[in-house]
Amino acid sequence: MTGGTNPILRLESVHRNLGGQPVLRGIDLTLASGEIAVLIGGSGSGKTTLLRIVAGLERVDSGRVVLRGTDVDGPGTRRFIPPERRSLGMVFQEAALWPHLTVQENVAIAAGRGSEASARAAVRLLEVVGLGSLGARLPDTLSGGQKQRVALARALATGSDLLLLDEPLSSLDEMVRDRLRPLIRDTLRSQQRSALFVSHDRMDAWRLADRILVLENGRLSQADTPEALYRAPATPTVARYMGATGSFLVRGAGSGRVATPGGRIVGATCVDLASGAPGVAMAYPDALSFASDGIPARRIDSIFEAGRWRTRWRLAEFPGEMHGLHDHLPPDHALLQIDPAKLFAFPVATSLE
Ligand SMILES: Nc1ncnc2c1ncn2[C@@H]1O[C@H](COP(=O)(O)OP(=O)(O)OP(=O)(O)O)[C@@H](O)[C@H]1O
Repeated sequence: MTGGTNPILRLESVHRNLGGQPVLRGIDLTLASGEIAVLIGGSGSGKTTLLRIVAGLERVDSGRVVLRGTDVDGPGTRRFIPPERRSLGMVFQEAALWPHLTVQENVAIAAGRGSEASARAAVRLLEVVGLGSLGARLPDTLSGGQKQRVALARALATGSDLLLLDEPLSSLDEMVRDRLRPLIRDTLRSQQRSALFVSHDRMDAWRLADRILVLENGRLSQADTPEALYRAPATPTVARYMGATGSFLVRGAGSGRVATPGGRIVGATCVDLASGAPGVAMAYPDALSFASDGIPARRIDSIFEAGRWRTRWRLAEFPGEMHGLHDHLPPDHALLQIDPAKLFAFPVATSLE
């Protein structure tokens, strides 16, 4: 998964207040050399602030930032290395291109490797981002999404071993995003470069990340491989990012079981939910299957999505609804069972972002 043993980036206990409010509340994070991490979290959870701190565009109030083994920020270390001396490739939400330079020059200048080599690198990277034919244009003549792709090509052109990418695909349509994700991943991996990629879009996490970092209210609630997060989400927000739906109240019933509002005991993956304690449960759509002793349910809607039927069910014993995924359209009424490995129950005190 990762290319080296030495971390390229380490954050220790980073705190940051903005406008009198805590925005980052004790971030500990290590990024391995060659690792692609995707930072996801709701609006206002602190993602951009975290990226700006790594970039040096924002200072920490306490804690420490260590880049390539060198302290770059932290009151205890009395050291601050400014952004221009951190050798990072960056894309921030506003593309900020040089208006008087052509698209190709904007990318070539970032490559900074002598005019011919830089121009060749720029042409190749503009091809990667699908803008091979726009090299001679000025930024003002581009759409928002095209500007964003130039900014991405420019970050890749820097040759930096660490890229900071804040929503670099957000202005692009879904088809372009789909096409770019594997190209970005291939480009980074072929050169063993690390990236910290901020996104709202869980497809970015699935398709780009070696490791997903979930930020909730200024804290990292979980940081692990996509598979680890999927199999054992630590919070309802993580479960939701991984694709869990529904959310209904249950009670812990001991040893991996919960009691439904209707009193039925079903198996579940209980995350810190004590027996008898109130909890909220949610499930992945493929948790649902049919069984003769299942819970009576009525199908209230279905859509055909990417080769499978995505269904919505009202279960007799559950308020709210559950979602299913099936190869064939199921009947209107069915008896459903829920795979305990894909039904998660969390204490109700756990915040739902
Ligand atoms: N300069 C500032 N002064 C005061 N509050 C700020 C400032 N910058 C950011 N904040 C607040 O800090 C919180 C985190 O902001 P940040 O931009 O890091 O969130 P985010 O997770 O990137 O959000 P989004 O996904 O909406 O871009 C927000 O509540 C924001 O309003």
